Amino acid sequence: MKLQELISCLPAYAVEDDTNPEITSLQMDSRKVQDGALFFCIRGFTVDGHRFAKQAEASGALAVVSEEPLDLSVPVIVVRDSKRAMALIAARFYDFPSTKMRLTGVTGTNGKTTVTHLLQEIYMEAGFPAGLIGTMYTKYGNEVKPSVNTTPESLILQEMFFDMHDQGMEHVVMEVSSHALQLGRTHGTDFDIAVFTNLSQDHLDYHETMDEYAAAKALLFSQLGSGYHPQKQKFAVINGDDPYAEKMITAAAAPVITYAIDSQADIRAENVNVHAGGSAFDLVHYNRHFRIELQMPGRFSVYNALAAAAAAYAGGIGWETICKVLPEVKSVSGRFEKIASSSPVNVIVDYAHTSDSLENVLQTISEFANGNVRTVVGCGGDRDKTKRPLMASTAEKWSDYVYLTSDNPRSENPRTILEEMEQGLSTSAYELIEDREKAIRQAVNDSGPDDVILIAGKGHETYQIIGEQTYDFDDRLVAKQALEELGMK
Ligand SMILES: CC(=O)N[C@H]1[C@@H](OP(=O)(O)OP(=O)(O)OC[C@H]2O[C@@H](n3ccc(=O)[nH]c3=O)[C@H](O)[C@@H]2O)O[C@H](CO)[C@@H](O)[C@@H]1O[C@H](C)C(=O)N[C@@H](C)C(=O)N[C@H](CCC(=O)O)C(=O)O
Ligand SMILES: Nc1ncnc2c1ncn2[C@@H]1O[C@H](COP(=O)(O)OP(=O)(O)OP(=O)(O)O)[C@@H](O)[C@H]1O
Repeated sequence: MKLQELISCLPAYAVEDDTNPEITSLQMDSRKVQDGALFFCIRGFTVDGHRFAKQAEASGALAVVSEEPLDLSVPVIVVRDSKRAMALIAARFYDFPSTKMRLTGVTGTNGKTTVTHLLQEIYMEAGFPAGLIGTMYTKYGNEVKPSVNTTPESLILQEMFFDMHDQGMEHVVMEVSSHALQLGRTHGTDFDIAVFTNLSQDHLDYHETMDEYAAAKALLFSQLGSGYHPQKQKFAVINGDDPYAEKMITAAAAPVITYAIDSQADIRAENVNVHAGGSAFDLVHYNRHFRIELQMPGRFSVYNALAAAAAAYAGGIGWETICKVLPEVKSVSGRFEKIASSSPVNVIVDYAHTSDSLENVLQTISEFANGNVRTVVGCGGDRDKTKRPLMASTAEKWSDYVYLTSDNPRSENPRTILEEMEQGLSTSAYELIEDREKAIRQAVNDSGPDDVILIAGKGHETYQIIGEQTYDFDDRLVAKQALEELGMK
């Protein structure tokens, strides 16, 4: 596509050189530039991409998008915000692929992965090819691609949309992180349905205050008004029980459908019953009642099922299909995943890495545990430090014994993270074991037959980041091996 045509989608820009090269690729990394590329200078968290403009030109870039004038012999398009410009240009380059499918964005602190998986299943059952983009992977047709980010950078995102449309996807469900919204990764993306699950403390290293965090989430709902196809029917689907619901409703540039357990809402769960094997509820929509038996335990699972049901309903799916699929779905990998073993000790691996999600999971466990509850938990390095004592105190509140251990310490000293977590503890029923494998083994060895061990934080992850190195590590494999050894004793 010709450069001038490509940049005509930008609301404002300045360019002195009016040559009009044919652009054949888009690139934000100078190391990957090929002949014919348009290169974007992005001010990153670690380096300023403007430093690499000359290198990009030398590698064959035919034009550069920049936030400042640059001394190059190819056209330099100066914009106020390169990331947002990149997102719009990427959407234009791929011919606005998100407008050609029905796109649902799910945001909130917890539940995004679970809700998107439920929704994908519902759409597929209803006969619509559906793609999924999220923390675990991007999955559509026969493709499964690993994720670097929960919500990919715009260049990757728009290319994915293009490929999904090309492969016949009619629906896409995607997790939308507050980082992505704030950084403009989803700029130029045409959402049809925006879903809000909940908001609790997380990512305050990045957003600084809860209000800023909520404002970032609210961008998804205001973005409903910026579609390119005004005739498309759009909806905001909002958890009416969440204290931040009103903020999302106010931001919503589309009709709102609410769901709730405790408050009045368009779609409600009544007669909720949580048990060890799952949870059950009556899904109520006006005068229609459907009894749903989920295989996923906990009240939080009922919220996730309601979110998926309300979003699918907004997407035009009938209640019969929705109510058929919800009971069929087993828990998503690494979410309340029970480790199968011949040992009588129960071990559950869960991705809970916020104090709210940890509370929900432990509360659910406490409802059916007959013996002691032991929790193995850590907190990530180079991430929100304020949640460290909170995570520990939540673990302590619901457990008989706590093992504080490493969870991707990254550049930080693992011991220091554990000591900061320790500040949140008031009893002595805990120990600090930096080595995560040793902590899991210790918990298994300490347990009696009716005890339940929760290994929290990493869920589906199969790595541990220590310093600059990423090591293979899977809570589930370590737990299984420890349980098997225990069974043999
Ligand atoms: C902190 C953060 O958000 N970092 C993201 C960011 O990387 P960065 O800013 O560090 O990039 P950088 O290394 O400074 O580089 C700046 C620019 O220079 C370019 N460059 C760099 C070197 C070079 O030789 N040549 C060159 O051109 C780079 O390609 C880039 O364009 O831009 C990258 C590309 O988009 C992201 O992958 C990366 O996400 C990292 C992996 C990350 O961990 N992000 C987290 C905070 C995040 O976004 N998380 C949310 C989910 C949160 C949740 O709900 O759990 C998410 O959506 O993933
Ligand atoms: N609706 C919910 N409310 C509170 N906690 C939840 C909810 N759903 C899931 N959880 C808890 O949060 C954990 C993460 O769930 P899930 O992966 O679905 O959320 P997520 O929003 O995708 O998280 P992330 O943004 O970190 O990828 C689960 O393992 C569970 O402990």
